[in-house]
Amino acid sequence: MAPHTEQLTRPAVRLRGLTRSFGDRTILDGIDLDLPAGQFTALLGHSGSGKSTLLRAVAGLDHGVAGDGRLTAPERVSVVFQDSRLLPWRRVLDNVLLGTDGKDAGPRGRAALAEVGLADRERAWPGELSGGEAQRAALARALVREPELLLADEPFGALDALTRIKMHHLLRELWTRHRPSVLLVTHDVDEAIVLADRVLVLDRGRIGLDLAIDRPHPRSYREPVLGEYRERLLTALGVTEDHR
Ligand SMILES: Nc1ncnc2c1ncn2[C@@H]1O[C@H](COP(=O)(O)OP(=O)(O)OP(=O)(O)O)[C@@H](O)[C@H]1O
Repeated sequence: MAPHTEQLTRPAVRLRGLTRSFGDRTILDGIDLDLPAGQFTALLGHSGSGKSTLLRAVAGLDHGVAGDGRLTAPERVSVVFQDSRLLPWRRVLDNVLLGTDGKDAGPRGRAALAEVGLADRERAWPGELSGGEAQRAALARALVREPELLLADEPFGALDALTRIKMHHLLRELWTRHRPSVLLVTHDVDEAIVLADRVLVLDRGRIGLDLAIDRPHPRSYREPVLGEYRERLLTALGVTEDHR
């Protein structure tokens, strides 16, 4: 794989004038956005601001994107949701391999499971996994396709705090190894700051703030310097001192 700096020179995702309305409500209002290849970006916004709508559009899952919106995205895109969406009647490895083919699919699936710490669970049924394990399996299923773009919609939203922190480390580790472009939708300002190198705030259908988090990894929630980024993001989200 090319070095990170080279990858950053070509955009993986390009949106121009992306507009999406439901009835007379305009949710995305002419969004212009480039996501460079290999960049880890988080998308914040109030509930109902349109984060999932934007992610679905980028994933090519929304055929109702209207207006003069132009959208370029890579061919190999994987999506991870808040629930693992594993098929309950297939074992974990079969879930990971779903839709993949080729002689080396099995070994690649096993390697992906090993990467997420589930090497010994390949024959388990999804119903036998904990919430965190199910999300690990979902990450393995996403990774086995070697996506150029990984879209993640609140992937840790349903997990307890401790599991979530472990998953943050895992996701960042996987990103370092595979270097897909990542667009992570989250409600959690701290999650965005700890994981992403760029944080976007969606506000009234537009990108209200586009903030580079120029700090080395791994990052800790407790780093005082991250507090400045937190303040800026909370202000952009309209969370003032009175609300804290
Ligand atoms: N298929 C649909 N039909 C009608 N309205 C929709 C549809 N999908 C989304 N919306 C509306 O668009 C708005 C944005 O929804 P979206 O799910 O993108 O928000 P969000 O920022 O991801 O919210 P949350 O953080 O609560 O998940 C909401 O008001 C929602 O009701």
